[in-house]
Amino acid sequence: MKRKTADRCPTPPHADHAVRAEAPATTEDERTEGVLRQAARWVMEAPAERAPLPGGAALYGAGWLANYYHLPWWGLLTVGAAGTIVSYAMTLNRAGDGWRTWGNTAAAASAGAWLTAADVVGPVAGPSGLMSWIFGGAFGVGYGLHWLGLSGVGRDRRPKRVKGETPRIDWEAYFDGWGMSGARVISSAATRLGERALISTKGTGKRASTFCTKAMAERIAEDFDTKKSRVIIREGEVAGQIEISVRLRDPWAAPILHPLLDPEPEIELPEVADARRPLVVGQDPETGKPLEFVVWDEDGAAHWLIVAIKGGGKTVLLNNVLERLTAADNATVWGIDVSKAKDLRRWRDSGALDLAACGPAERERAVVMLELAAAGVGHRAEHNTEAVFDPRPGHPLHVIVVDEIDALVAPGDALAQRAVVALQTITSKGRSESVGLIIVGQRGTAQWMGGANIRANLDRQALLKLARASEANNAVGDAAVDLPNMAKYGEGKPGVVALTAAGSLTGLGRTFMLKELDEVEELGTGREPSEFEPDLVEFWGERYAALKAGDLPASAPTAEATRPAAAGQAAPTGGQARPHLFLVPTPSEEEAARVRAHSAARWQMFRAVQQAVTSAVPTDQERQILALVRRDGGAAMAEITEAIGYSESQTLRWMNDLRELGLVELRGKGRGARWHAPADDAADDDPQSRAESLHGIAP
Ligand SMILES: Nc1ncnc2c1ncn2[C@@H]1O[C@H](COP(=O)(O)OP(=O)(O)OP(=O)(O)O)[C@@H](O)[C@H]1O
Repeated sequence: MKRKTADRCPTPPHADHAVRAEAPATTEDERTEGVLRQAARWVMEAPAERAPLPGGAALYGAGWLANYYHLPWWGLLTVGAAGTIVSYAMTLNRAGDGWRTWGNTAAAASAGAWLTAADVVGPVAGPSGLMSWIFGGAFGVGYGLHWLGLSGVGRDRRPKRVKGETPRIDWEAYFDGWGMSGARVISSAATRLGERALISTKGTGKRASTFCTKAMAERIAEDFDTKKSRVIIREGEVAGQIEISVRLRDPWAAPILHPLLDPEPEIELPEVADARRPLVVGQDPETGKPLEFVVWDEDGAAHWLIVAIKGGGKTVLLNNVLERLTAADNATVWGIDVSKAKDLRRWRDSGALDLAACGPAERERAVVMLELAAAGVGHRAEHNTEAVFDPRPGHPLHVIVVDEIDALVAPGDALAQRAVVALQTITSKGRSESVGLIIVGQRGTAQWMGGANIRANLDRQALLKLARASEANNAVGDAAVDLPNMAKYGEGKPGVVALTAAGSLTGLGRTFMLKELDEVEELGTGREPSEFEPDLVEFWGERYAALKAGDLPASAPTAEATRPAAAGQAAPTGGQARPHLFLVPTPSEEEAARVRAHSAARWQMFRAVQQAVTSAVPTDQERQILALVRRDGGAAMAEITEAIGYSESQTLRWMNDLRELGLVELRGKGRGARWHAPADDAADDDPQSRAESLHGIAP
């Protein structure tokens, strides 16, 4: 048994004072206090409904007191009138013109009338205390009307089925409970999963944005007995409006079959796609709208980043994109996945891709492909007379897809560096030349995809299931607005995706289910990539031909192998002499003729690559700048400007170009800032040899 404090008393016997210690008087107090507290809690649970009851009792008592103390009647009348006016103004402001305002005003006026009358004639004046009966009756009627208004009798609060399957929600009946008294429904419509309403919040006296909170979504979800994530509140396009969408059915219950595998597809996909139009890769289960993945628009090719945690549905999204791209007659796809590449191998085997590099063994091939694509950007830039390269059959949008990007760049070795340089060129210059890129990874950090320069130029992002909401910011940047929390939005289901462009949401939905490898191969079979334009094929020459033939054209694994000084010897690669396409040691007659025949094209390619790699800085100025920044202590902007003799703005543009290439860096802030060579500068100050070592070509 638990010991009482009194039991520990030093002065026995304890029996007496132990009993006294639990004085029954306090129990009585406690009980009263408990009752009062309970009553208060009961009122506070539903104040709008219950507070008028103790209020009515207090008002009745106040009538007695007024009479007892003979308060001046004119004083009470004045207070009553003022209270009525204030009450009218306040509720009009909060709830607008309606039953609430007139009800409150009538209640305030009646209260004033009762107090004055009770004061003058007494609260029980008239036969059988008529005054009190009048008070009771009026209060009963008033409270009854108030209660009816609150509970929305005559309006159905639950979604009711109007015709067929369409649920209808009486939104306005909920507004008081949601703290939105005075709001008004502008329009509402049934969705495939529930209902959506556009609401004007102007009458609430609060800003629309204050309603777009998690707490609000939770409150609404409570009323519909649904998950928080199925209530979406967004600010409307116009200030003072919000859009609330409630999903009453599970949006992710069933996967959406791929239309080409579904005998009765809801969305029809054209047999021959047009890469200039958005590609349909899924559907929004709520609206039924197709989920559109843009690979090209009037500005040129898109550069995508697809991010999701493992098992988030990246490969399935990519399969959808590849399915549409390979169905297009104006697009040509190169696929790279130097990890397991299970799906990509099937696409390759189907013959629908122009080139592919699958698995870790083909990492070098992948890099050569990227370098060729980067060189192609330069070639198109030089020869394309249109402002934006317009894709058509035989003159295609060139899309390079890199799944598992980190497997390509994370090792940080020479191959990774070459890949990064090529990716930088493609992302920074490929857009208007219609050379697109789709990078797929598990994270959206710059590190994950080979550097901030690449990430900064990826203009579109697809976010699937993420580990944390903040991961979206890594991919999209801090500018991200109105994105759903992709860690929660899909309720843990794979394939749920948010598509963004320039930080805003452009599509939300679920990808079509396309994961069976046999189905992938079957879809790809019989599809042929569009041919590239002949001048590009000629420009790429042997390297492209070798890649097409499945050979790995020798690239430039070491700088010596490509330096003119080394041109007399075979280039050793991996301990094994491999014929070098451009630096053939002792060429046979036939080979020499072939090399000569292509020398013009190689020169062109070299120039294009050099341009792509060095950006716009002229060689002489670049050498001067690099010499300056390599001095101890670097160089201030003014010194550089003066040394090269160009305007400050031109110099600054060039410095930024060089910084993007990792050749210079700015240390310090403001006036004290100085340009330096990067800490791990490889002293490769010659743009020409840099291009050679990066691209394995020499004039
Ligand atoms: N749209 C979808 N509808 C239904 N289920 C899907 C959808 N997309 C993906 N899934 C399911 O999720 C699984 C994982 O998808 P997927 O292989 O595309 O993920 P991933 O992100 O590529 O994973 P990993 O990083 O492991 O390669 C699929 O096998 C499939 O069962």
